[in-house]
Amino acid sequence: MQPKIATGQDEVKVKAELEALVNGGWQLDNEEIQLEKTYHLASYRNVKFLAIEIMSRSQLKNHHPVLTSTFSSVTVHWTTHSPRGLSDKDTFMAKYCDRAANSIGTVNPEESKKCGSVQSSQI
Ligand SMILES: C[C@H](O)[C@H](O)[C@H]1CNC2=NC(N)=NC(=O)C2=N1
Repeated sequence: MQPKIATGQDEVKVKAELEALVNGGWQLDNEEIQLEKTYHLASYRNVKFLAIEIMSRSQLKNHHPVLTSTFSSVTVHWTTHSPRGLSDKDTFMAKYCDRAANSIGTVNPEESKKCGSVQSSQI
């Protein structure tokens, strides 16, 4: 693992945090400059809760994710644009995403509902 750490960061600290995040299911992209994770959720209601939770915290932190949602999943990407690279803001927000997802509750991908098999009570 050779992640690109943003200039001015505590490299040892950020690299250690990245290693822990990767062990916890986060992935680095090919350039090793971006963190990515997909959470699978039991309902669209929980997709919405998790997205709102992440967006609210990122607004407070002024550090914004690329966030994609489906009927049963939320995918989050973190990187820092200036100075370019991974920073402690990315690791902070990635850890926050894990805490939020844990408190809402995630499911295995095969347990998540597919769009089309929805019951009205789950909308
Ligand atoms: C000026 C402002 O602080 C910056 O543009 C912020 C806003 N949100 C951001 N979000 C993310 N993910 N990376 C950044 O580098 C970043 N920069």
